Amino acid sequence: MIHCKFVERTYYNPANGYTVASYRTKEELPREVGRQNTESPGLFTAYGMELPVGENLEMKLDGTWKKSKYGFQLDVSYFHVDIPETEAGIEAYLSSSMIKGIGPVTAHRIVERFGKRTLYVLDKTPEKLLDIPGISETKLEEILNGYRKSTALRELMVYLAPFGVTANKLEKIQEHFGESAYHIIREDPFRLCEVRGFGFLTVDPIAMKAKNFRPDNPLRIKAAISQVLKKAEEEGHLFLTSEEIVEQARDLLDHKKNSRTSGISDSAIKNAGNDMIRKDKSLVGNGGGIYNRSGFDAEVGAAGELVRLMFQEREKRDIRKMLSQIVKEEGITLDRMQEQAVFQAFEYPVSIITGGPGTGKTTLIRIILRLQEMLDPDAMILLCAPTGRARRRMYEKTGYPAMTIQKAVGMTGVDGEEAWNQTEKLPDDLIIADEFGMCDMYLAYKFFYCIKRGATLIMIGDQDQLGSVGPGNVFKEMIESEVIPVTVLDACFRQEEGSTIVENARRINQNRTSLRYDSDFQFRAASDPEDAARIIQKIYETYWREHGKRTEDIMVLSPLRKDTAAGSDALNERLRGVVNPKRRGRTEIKNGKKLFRVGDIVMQTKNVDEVSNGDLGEVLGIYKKDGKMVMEVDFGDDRIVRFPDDDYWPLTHGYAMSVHKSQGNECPVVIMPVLACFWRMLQRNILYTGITRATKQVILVGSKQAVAKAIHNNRMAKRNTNFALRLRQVYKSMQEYYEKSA
Ligand SMILES: Nc1ncnc2c1ncn2[C@@H]1O[C@H](COP(=O)(O)OP(=O)(O)OP(=O)(O)O)[C@@H](O)[C@H]1O
Repeated sequence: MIHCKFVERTYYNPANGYTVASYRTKEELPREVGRQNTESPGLFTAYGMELPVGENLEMKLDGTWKKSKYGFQLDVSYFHVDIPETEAGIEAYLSSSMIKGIGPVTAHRIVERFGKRTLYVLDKTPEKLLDIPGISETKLEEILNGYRKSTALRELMVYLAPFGVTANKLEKIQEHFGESAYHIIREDPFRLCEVRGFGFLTVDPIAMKAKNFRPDNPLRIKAAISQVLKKAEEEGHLFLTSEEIVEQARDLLDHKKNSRTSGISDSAIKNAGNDMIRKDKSLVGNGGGIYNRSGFDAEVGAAGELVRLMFQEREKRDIRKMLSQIVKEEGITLDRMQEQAVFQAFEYPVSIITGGPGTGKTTLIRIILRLQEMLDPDAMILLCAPTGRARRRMYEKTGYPAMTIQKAVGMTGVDGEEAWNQTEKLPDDLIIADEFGMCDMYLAYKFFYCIKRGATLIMIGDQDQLGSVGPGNVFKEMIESEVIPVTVLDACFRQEEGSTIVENARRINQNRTSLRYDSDFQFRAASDPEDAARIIQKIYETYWREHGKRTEDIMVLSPLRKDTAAGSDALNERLRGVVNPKRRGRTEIKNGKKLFRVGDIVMQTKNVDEVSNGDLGEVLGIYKKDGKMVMEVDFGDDRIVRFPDDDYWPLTHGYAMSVHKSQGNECPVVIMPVLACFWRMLQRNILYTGITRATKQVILVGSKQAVAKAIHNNRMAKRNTNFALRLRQVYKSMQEYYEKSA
């Protein structure tokens, strides 16, 4: 440990906090180090993560001397900043990089007034700072915020920086756990797994080193179990069987495949799991499956809330006359199913309408809205959808304001870490939720919870499309439960351009492989992924050049993302080369492994505030702002987002995307590779979802055998969920309760 004073910072990388700085010590340095600098004795160079810098700052540094082309330098593994005792020291400390929010002028004023008692005043009687001219209440709050945050962050930094945890991540950890982050992490470093960006594999080496854990430490096993369930949720499941958990946790715990970690017994994993169920109550065992507590609460809660809404007395209203007047004005005649959907919507508090493209879902929304306004002009109406894109489409098609379900229920923040601010029920009397197939279990629970008694809920979607990205299978299970009135719209009314797409979508759903091919629905043969990629590039390039170079009119959708030339990652590279090639003057920036360029079309991959997972944008600029590089992306509708260089960007390129990501999007032209080598991904609902994104033209590239194989394969990846069963159970017990009390 060397006691030293800061001299000068020579390098700092804001992206990871890497610092190189020189320090001076009065202690004796190792001979070979001292010999390097005979002119200025005691001076040496150190490097490490977020090393403390600030004039006159004194500290202790620990590490190992390493030789480089610059001579011997200290590779710092631990540092501790001395709490200064002199006035100059305190002033230096307050205005240093350690404390954010206090500049040199303010630091000087504070120390001038309180002298050596400054830190005591800041800790105990900070209101005294208000006596200093220029420090208002707001300024005081800002100073204290910076001071307290920095004090807490410093402890965390000292503990985690040696493990290479960057400044940016430290701030995220503190944001997640608050001011006691350090104490929480010191107690159980595996709790880092709760923070976004920290998986078990990242945390495991930190925890093992920091606490010298044995491989079979229960905290370690529990962290592995949590990770297994977290991954299952990412794949759409709400629970796993205990056998699945044991097997997957065993693999994870032995990720290094060495003898030290390989001997963890199944019974040790089961014991830790039982402890999580019985003592920690973080897991729930139910119906043969093991859930995360939050997933279980969502499934059970959503069933209870939905049934609560269903059991409400309805005043019988005769809407026949009004309906015939409205359809007359609209100039159409509703078919039997459409009529049934409207009657159900006004007869039952909760109902579902499902249908493919062109079956009249939007038409029905418009009719229901008009009817409601006729019945009760003062009624409050909410139109909503689970993604920003679906919300915008709903608004464009009905002319009625619509919002995301997340916003309506007061969920704010980033995907997976939202805060839920809404405690009151929504004031709305009629709620129509579109694209409900994309709603996951967590969102559905919050949504149902927020609907007041007496309100009418109509959920609309297409049950043949892929399900939600998040866990659960909400829409399909509600239909399967057979306790909610459902109307299946089966007639297509779209006669205009693109109607072959609708017809073929129907045939696909009916397991018919004889698709109709014409100019709206084309097929190009390709022998392998490389060949398909070349053909796709050619079609894309020709269309793009001939139609005003508008990328928004054409979308390439692949069932796969990686590992093939016809996956969306490789196609993105190829197509970007056509639309926005490397050019002088086009600034570029790398984030993670991805290279972005001004003019690129990018896709957001997480829900963040107003920008939704799957939204497309264009890179407007890459420039320096407040000392940091930023990339500016225009997502349309005045949504311009700046991505700072030192953060991880939830972005990929947006020329091609996976069919899963394309849900809720719509585009005039869709090109889709369908090849035999896609194997497992040749699924009916993937093909169906992909082609129904197109409004004018579909071009399939690949082999007709592969298309037929996809049509015949109706085995959707099964999701472990029990929502339908719970709905039936809660419904039955409510029914019995009402019958008894009648
Ligand atoms: N009963 C009907 N008689 C005649 N035309 C109809 C009828 N119902 C709907 N249409 C027309 O069919 C077309 C498709 O209807 P609509 O847009 O409502 O379907 P959709 O299910 O919302 O389609 P998508 O999901 O593709 O947006 C529209 O032009 C609409 O006016």
